[in-house]
Amino acid sequence: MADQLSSGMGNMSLDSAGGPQMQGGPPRRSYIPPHMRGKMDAMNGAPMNGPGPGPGPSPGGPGPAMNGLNQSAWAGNNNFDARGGGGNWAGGPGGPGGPSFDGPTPAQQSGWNSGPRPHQGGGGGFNPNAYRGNLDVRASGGAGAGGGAGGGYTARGSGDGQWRDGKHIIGPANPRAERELFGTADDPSKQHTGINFEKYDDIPVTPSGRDPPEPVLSFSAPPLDAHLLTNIELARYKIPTPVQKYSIPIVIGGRDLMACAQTGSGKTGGFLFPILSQAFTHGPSPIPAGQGGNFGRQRKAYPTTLVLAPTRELVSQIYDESRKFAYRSWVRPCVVYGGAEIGPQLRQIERGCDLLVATPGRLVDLIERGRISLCNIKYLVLDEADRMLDMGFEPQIRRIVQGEDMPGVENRQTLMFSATFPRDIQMLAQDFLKDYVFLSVGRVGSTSENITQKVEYVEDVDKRSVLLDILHTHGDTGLTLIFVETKRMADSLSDFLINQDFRANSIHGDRTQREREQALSQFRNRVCPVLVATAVAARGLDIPNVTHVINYDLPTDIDDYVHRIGRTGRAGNTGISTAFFNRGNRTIVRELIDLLKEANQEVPGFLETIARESSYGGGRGGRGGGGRGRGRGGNTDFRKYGGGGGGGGGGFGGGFGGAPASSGYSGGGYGGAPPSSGYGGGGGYGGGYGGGGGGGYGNPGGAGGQSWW
Ligand SMILES: Nc1ncnc2c1ncn2[C@@H]1O[C@H](COP(=O)(O)OP(=O)(O)OP(=O)(O)O)[C@@H](O)[C@H]1O
Repeated sequence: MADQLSSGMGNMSLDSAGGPQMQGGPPRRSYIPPHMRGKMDAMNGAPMNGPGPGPGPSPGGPGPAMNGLNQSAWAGNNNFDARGGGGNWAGGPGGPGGPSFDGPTPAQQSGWNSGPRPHQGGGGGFNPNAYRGNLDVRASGGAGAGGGAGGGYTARGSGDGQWRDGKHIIGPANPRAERELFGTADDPSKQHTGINFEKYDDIPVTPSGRDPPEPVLSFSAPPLDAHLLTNIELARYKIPTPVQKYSIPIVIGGRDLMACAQTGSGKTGGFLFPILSQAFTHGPSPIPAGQGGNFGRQRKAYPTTLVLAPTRELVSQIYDESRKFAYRSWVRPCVVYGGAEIGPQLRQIERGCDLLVATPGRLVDLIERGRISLCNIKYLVLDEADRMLDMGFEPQIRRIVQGEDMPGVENRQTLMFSATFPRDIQMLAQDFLKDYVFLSVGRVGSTSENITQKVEYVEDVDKRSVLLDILHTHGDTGLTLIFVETKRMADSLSDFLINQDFRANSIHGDRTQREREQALSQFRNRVCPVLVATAVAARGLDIPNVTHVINYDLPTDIDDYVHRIGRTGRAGNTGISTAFFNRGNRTIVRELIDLLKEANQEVPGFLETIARESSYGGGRGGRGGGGRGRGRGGNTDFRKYGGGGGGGGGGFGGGFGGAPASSGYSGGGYGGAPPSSGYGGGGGYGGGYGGGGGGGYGNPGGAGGQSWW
């Protein structure tokens, strides 16, 4: 299995089926500041993102009548005939709901003690314990098991709401939870918007697909649920970012979505806001009849939203965001990822799990153990979707989405988000989407102008001394994230920096989860303001005050560069990125030049020179021919361009592949059917995906390569 994983995953997350994939490796030095020595154990002990407490939802009555509502998943485009109480789970009033819910009953206090009960829809058999007990009644089937973590209802503090008699009962405020989740106004551990936040509105947004709905201009109810607005206000968000303005009506309107927006521009809210809003408005959905017949302690969770993301750190972060925006609501987010003990995660989902954030490997593990069913999924979100669908993860994603009990594409909403979306992956994504809206905020794969990008010519032997110069110059201004290509290099460079008296640490896939969490937390807290990382930290991480990203080693894929530098310049803040470039990086020189030009950055003369050299022998097969299909038209919905002829022959080292093809993928044959939505004017799929001749795409190691992270 391990071999399979490492070969199949390329540079992907080590989090795969079976959980931890960490290869311990010899303990290594990390910087421990004098004042922290002795305190480290305490820090080490606590998981960075422990699951939050929270009772589960109820199977109880569905939401209010859905008259005139949209077709979103919550509004019932899944039609589970078998549900009681009116057939369509989203319709109808609360039915003969359960007893009134006036505080914990003895049953609640002592755990679940009602007898088995059918899973009635339509509000029948609403169970008062459902929200407040520590069992997910939908999962338990009402067995008499004592219960999850603590044997019975445990006062979890406030902050949790309920769904009762078809109404959303907001939980009481909890100042402590509020501080933890939302921070204070000047809290340095939380991201604050920067001077360029408003400039996001100047970025052109192009929605495409059938009848895309008009964007919203503000956070308002409707279309958003009033309780969500309260939480958005607590988060101090004033106006939606462009991707949010568009995604809110698209998702609430029941459409699938592929959204491409720059790093740090609020994509997480882009999916959380409409999903949570719908959940708050329409309440929990009962599981389909015939499911959930678990009795005893082995309880299964039936989440309605599944968010998949590639790394443990990222799923933890998304989970934290979910807790923020689900605060005081009936929705209970959970998180599962490999590398951490499975026991606490099991207990967490036993207590109820409506919105599950997961890495694919651990999710597969839990499905295999019979602890999670996907039969109730209404929303499937792939964050960093291009990564989730590239070679490393695609088999697992297919297994989860197509090989288990998840409703088919017609009976769920599928949402994909990333800052980069190569055309080959867009094509692959067709298998998971229906009649979707494609949204591009700016050019797909472009970088934010909030990041000042510098490229310096540095030979490998000089890198260390140039790095020291930079660190001494930029010194104490903020956090510095340094990317290298290999795990070994991450360790040796951070050791070197520690020896040079920098407070540094490293994060990569061979470190234990505890070490990874510690490294990130020390970085965030400025205990170690220099972090040397492999690509494991390239995507999604939102760490305030990262002012400088250094690509000590440039990646071989330009999209990886986009994500890496996107760790700075977020939420309208400015940042600097420095790349060390030498002839060993010439394979990305053209794409780098294009990227710099697009973002109005200076293009150093040596890059043009090396690009010219590369045109004559050697070098990658040019844009459009190079396998990732980023040629003209690569910034848009691929359905508009179809594909046309493939790009130049291209191929790594195969000479410049002629003029960039207007819309080609690399050679090879895709062979797939055109998308059902009937787009794809032009020549259909001219090119192959994963281009045999085009150098493939994605992982530096490609299939069969080592794990780079
Ligand atoms: N409407 C908003 N107003 C103010 N801040 C916001 C808003 N939406 C998101 N943010 C903040 O912007 C930051 C970046 O958001 P997020 O992490 O969702 O970006 P992203 O687009 O997913 O980035 P990446 O591509 O790196 O994953 C976060 O700190 C988030 O709290």
